Amino acid sequence: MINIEILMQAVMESRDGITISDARLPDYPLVFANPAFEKLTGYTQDEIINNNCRYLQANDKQQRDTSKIRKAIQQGEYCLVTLRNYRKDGTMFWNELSISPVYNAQAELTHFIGIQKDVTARVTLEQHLLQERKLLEQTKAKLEQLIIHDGLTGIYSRSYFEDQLSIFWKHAVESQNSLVVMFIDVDYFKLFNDSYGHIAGDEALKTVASCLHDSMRRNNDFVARYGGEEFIVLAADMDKEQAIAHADLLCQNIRNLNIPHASSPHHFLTISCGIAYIKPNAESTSKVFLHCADQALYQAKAKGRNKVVLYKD
Ligand SMILES: Nc1nc2c(ncn2[C@@H]2O[C@H](COP(=O)(O)OP(=O)(O)OP(=O)(O)O)[C@@H](O)[C@H]2O)c(=O)[nH]1
Repeated sequence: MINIEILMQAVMESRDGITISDARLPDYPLVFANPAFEKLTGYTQDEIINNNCRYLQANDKQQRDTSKIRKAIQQGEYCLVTLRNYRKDGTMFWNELSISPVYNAQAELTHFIGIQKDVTARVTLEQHLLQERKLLEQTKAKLEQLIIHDGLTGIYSRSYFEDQLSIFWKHAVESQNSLVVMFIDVDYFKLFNDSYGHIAGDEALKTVASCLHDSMRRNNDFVARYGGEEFIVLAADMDKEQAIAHADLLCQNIRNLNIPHASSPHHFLTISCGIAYIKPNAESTSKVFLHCADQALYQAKAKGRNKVVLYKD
């Protein structure tokens, strides 16, 4: 059995604060505190003994862990909590406090032993890391938003379109279904910018984008901003006639926005649309497919704009 003096020395020389409170007296006053506790809190023995330890919380009594202590004390159980405590000079420190009940031979609760550690450095670091993590998550969400959505118009971005195209393509090859892509370009947009200014040009692009977006009729069809004043529609399981009808509707809807364009022979803002239709197989490539839609768009422009052309081999 260990010498009682060694035990006493261990308590007196411990770097952690050690306190004993009497569980048989009202409000569990402290009956012992070691020198490390005095050093940690700045209070002297006279100020500590016969008081309940809660004065260390000063006016900061509503803390996450205080109910945990109350419950453990009421039930005579062990608990480990981290509290904001205040030294005599008012400075705050994070106190990691363990409370252990002591029972006598008659199984009566007689005392509580409290062991206190200043964990301010650790808690501050944890809070800092948490803050950094929140910031990282916010930045990640913003980046994802930027990758998926076009910054100016808010509709899907080109990179999202490209990701979706490879998914749609793979699925179409496997299920032997068709794919339709439509390249859409705003007509005489350079002249529009020249006439009304770049800011009005940006506003017009936003209006066109949201009109195209709202004109998508089926769940899986979508439109993305391909770049500049160019948009792209991707649709699966659509036949050629449906594709032409849908592209005509898009042209009509944009024309019906009635955005004045004095330098255009159509007098209002219009779009041209080139369509490519494919039932992809192992030999075909999405690059050629997009090129076909681009060729069809070129023809629509050559035919006078505000037109739809379906690519024919
Ligand atoms: N305001 C604005 N203009 C843009 C943006 N992106 C591209 N443009 C402009 O769009 C115009 C496209 O001009 P062009 O490629 O010559 O084509 P266009 O004048 O529309 O003529 P067609 O396509 O042949 O009918 C350029 O003047 C670009 O500066 C944008 O984000 N905002």
